[in-house]
Amino acid sequence: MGSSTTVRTDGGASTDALEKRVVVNPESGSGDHLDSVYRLANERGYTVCETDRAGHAVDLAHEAAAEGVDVLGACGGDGTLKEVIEGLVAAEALDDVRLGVLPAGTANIVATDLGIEEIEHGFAMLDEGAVRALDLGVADGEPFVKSCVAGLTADASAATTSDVKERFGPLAFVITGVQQAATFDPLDVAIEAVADGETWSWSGEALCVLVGNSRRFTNRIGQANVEDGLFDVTVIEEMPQSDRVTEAIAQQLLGRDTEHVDRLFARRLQIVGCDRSIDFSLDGEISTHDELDLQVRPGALSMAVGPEYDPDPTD
Ligand SMILES: Nc1ncnc2c1ncn2[C@@H]1O[C@H](COP(=O)(O)OP(=O)(O)OP(=O)(O)O)[C@@H](O)[C@H]1O
Repeated sequence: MGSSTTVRTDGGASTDALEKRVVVNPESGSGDHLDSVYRLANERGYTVCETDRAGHAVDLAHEAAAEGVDVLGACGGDGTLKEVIEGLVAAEALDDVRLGVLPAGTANIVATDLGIEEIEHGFAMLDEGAVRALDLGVADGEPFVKSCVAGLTADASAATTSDVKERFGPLAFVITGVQQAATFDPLDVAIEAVADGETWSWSGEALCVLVGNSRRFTNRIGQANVEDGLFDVTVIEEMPQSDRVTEAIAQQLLGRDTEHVDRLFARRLQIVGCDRSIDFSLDGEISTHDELDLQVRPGALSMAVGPEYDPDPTD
C-alpha cells in the first residue's frame, strides 16, 4: 500500500487476507485493557505482541514490518504510538503498513485528534475506516506525530502527574505550565523557519516554543492540519508575570491573538539554545539538545482515522 491521500473508505476491499498485528503496552493508562485487546484482536484476526519494557514497541514494530505485517495497531497512549512509528521508520516500512491507534493511554491526544474514540472503535477504523496520508515530524532524525515543545511546557509536561492528565487532558500541560511560570528561567533562543521559500527568523527570550504537527496550542488548543506539509509553530515570548495568565486565557479559551505570542507555519525549523542546552519534549519524551532541526515529511504516515477527524480544521 502506498501513501496516497485517501487510501480506502467504508466498503473498500476486505482486510481479511492481510497480515494484521497489534503491539500493545499493557502498562499504559489504567492498565486494564489487555483482556479486551486479546478478545477483539482474536475476533478480527490480529496477532498480539505485548511490550515488556519502555522502548520495546520500537523493536516490535520493526519486527512486524520485517515479517510482512500489512496492518498494525498501536495500542497504548501517545508514547506507544511514537515508539511504533519509530520502529516503522527504522525499518523504512512506512509505505508498506497501514497504521492505527487503539487508545489505551492516559491522555490519548493523537487518538483524539484522529477521531478514534476507544480501543474497539480503533480496531473498526483500522479494518473498515478511512486511511489518510498524514504528515510526520522529524527532529534530528527522530519521528514525532503530535508535537515538539521546548521550554516551559516541556518542563510542565514532564512534571504533570497522570492524575492531572486524567482530569484535564490536553489542558493539563497548560495549567501546570502557568503554575510553574513564576519560577521558570526563560530560554534564550534563535529560531529560523522556512515556509514557501521564505525564511523567518526570531531571537530573544521565550517562555516556550511549541511546534505542532497534529496539534496546535494557540487560538484554542486542538487538532492542527496534519496534511498540509507544515508545522504550526507558536513562540511564547518572555512577558511580565501579570500578563501570563491573561494571555494564556485569551489564547486558549477565547482564541485571540495576543501581544507576546507569535504564530507561523513552517516546513522546516531550526531552534538553537543561545546560552544553554534546551529540554525538548518530543510527543512527551524529554531530551536535551544545543540545537534541533525539525522537518516535515509530508504524507508519510498511512493512518486510519475516525469520522470526526477533520483534514482541514479551520480557526
Ligand atoms: N511493559 C512496559 N512496562 C513499563 N513501561 C512500558 C511498557 N511498555 C511501554 N512502556 C512505556 O510506557 C510509557 C508510557 O506509555 P504511553 O505513552 O503509551 O501511555 P500513557 O503515558 O499512559 O498515555 P499518554 O501518553 O496518552 O498520556 C512509554 O514511554 C513506554 O515506553
